[in-house]
Amino acid sequence: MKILIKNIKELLQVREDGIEKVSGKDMAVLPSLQNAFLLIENNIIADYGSMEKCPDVIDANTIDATGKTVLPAWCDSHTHIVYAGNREQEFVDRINGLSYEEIASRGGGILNSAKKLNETSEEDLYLQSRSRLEEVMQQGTGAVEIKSGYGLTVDGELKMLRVIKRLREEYPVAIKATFLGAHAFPTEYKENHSAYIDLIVKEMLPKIAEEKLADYIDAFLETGYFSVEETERIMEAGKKYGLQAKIHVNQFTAIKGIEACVKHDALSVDHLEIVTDEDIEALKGTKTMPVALPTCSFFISIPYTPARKMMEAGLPLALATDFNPGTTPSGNMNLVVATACIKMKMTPEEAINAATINGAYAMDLAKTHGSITKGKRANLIITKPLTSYYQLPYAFGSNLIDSVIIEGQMI
Ligand SMILES: N=CN[C@@H](CCC(=O)O)C(=O)O
Ligand SMILES: [Zn+2]
Repeated sequence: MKILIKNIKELLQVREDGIEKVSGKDMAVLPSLQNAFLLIENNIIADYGSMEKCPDVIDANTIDATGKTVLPAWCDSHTHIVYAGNREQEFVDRINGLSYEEIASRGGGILNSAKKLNETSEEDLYLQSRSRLEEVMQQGTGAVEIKSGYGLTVDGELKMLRVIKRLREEYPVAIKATFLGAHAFPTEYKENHSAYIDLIVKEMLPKIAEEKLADYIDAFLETGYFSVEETERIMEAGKKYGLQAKIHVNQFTAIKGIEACVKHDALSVDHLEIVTDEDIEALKGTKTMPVALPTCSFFISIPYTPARKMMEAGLPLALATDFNPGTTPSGNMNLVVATACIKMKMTPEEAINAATINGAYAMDLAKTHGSITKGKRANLIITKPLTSYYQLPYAFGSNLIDSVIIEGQMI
């Protein structure tokens, strides 16, 4: 099947093969082509260029993109899309003055979601999660990482990961699965952390590895959750099963967690609302991608990742949604890009780089996703007619997407 998109006003994020991420000053550069065409063959970007060189392809389905912008579909490298129910009551409790930590210490938060999830059948969990995945695909997401972490029991974690596997099999969007058994300590292990970590390492991990249910391992490295030493044990155990680390860290406090993640070759460190100079030093010259989650900061009113400071230090940065029932009940990457521009003072170029090529890197998908490159998957957003791509973050409340193509399929 061939699709020829013609008369594209601007084709964004056009890159030669081999670029796996952009860092520091390079994040300000978003290569583009004006008045362009793009040809899709067998779900792959087969060709693109300026309209003067547009080939005649008689057997192609042709799309006229006059006035429209085309860019790679968003790469959302951090989500918890698979969950049961909602936490609307906690939302109202926060409006009435309780903090995220206070709610969690009363048995709400992650443990509230874990209770709901363990009471929900696998089929129901699949149906609830599927509608969220369909929604984010409509919003332009073409690759997504999904975590477990609301089971916190052997059965619950396996149930979540099997749902992720089924979503991967049934939808064209690229999905990476992350095992997050170390999301919180269940109440019965509150005073016996090592017993819960034993359960993760000795029971959950071998079963997950046997069924090949996860690509990565995660932990919530945070004061009151998993300590640096506990997270190191989790990362080491994951490594034995070939699971690289992607870690929740520095959401509320900086406790030298980033340094430990880098030491253990983490693919990404995510959240980073609180970042010290030492954390920035620890990340310099490493392969670990820092990932910011601005709509989480927005929703629970916590600081935003200091993006400018990090980019000025030469670091790369990726943007993701953190779609979850507690801190970010939204998987809208368009809103993430807008929030990064408005609140983190990232330029549109920086934010789009962070939400495409760098997001792909944070899921090990940069060879196939995240840019307009010949041979990459045909995952594209076609916008409505735009004055310029600045309109994407500027008109933050508007739906500016005309259509989404994932793996060559119109969504
Ligand atoms: N911070 C840890 N985990 C999730 C939120 C978990 C929850 O509150 O359900 C996050 O990334 O924000
Ligand atoms: Zn998260």
